[in-house]
Amino acid sequence: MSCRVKICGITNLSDALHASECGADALGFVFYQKSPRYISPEDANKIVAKLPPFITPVALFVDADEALVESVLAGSARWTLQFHGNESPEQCQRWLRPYFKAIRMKPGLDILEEASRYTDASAVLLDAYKAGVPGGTGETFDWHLIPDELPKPLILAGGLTAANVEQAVNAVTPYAVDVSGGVEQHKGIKDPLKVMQFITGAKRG
Ligand SMILES: O=C(O)c1ccccc1NCC(=O)[C@H](O)[C@H](O)COP(=O)(O)O
Repeated sequence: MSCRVKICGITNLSDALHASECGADALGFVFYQKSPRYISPEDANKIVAKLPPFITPVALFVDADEALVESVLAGSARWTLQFHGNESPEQCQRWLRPYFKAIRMKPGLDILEEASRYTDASAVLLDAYKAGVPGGTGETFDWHLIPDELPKPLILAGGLTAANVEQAVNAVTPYAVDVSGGVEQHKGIKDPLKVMQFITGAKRG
C-alpha cells in the first residue's frame, strides 16, 4: 500500500481541487487565527462541499474555543479533526469525530508515553518542535527519534518537500505524510508543480 498524503494549509478551492486531482488523500484547513494559512469556518465549509468523494477534509485546531470547533463541524459531516495544541485526550474525544493528535518533538518529551494518552485517536502526527510556533514550521526533525512501537498509525510532518519525501517514506514507513510550507508558492498559496511532485514522490517511496 502506498503512503497516504495530507496537504495542509488549504485556503482556496483551486488548491483543494488540484491536490485532490494529484492524488492527495486528505486536505488540512487551519482554524488557528494567528496562522497565515487561517481560513474561516464558512469559507472552509464552502470548499468541503465541493470536494470529490473519498477526500478527507481535516480541521486543524490549536487550543481552540469550543464555539469555533462547533462552527466548523456544523457545516459538514465529513470533517476529521486534528488537534495541534495542548488539548487533553478528553478535549479531543468530546466531539465524537475521528481525530489525529499532533505531537511536537520537544526535547525530553517521552513520545511513546504522550502518544499512548490518546487512546481514541485514529493516528498521531509527529511534527517538528520550535518554541513559540505551534506548527507549519517548515523544519524537519531527527526521524531516528521516532519510537518503533507507536500505538497508533503515524503521520509524519515537519519540513517535508518533494526533494525529501521519498527518502522520508523509505526511512520511516509512516502511514501518511503531511506537508504545508514545502508545497507553497508563498504562505497560504500552494504551488501546483510542488504539490504534484510531492504526492508523486510520497507514493513512489
Ligand atoms: O500551518 C500552519 O500555519 C499551522 C499553524 C499552527 C498549527 C499548525 C499548523 N500547521 C500544521 C500542519 O499540519 C503542517 O502541515 C505541519 O505542521 C507541517 O508543516 P510544514 O513543516 O510547513 O510542512
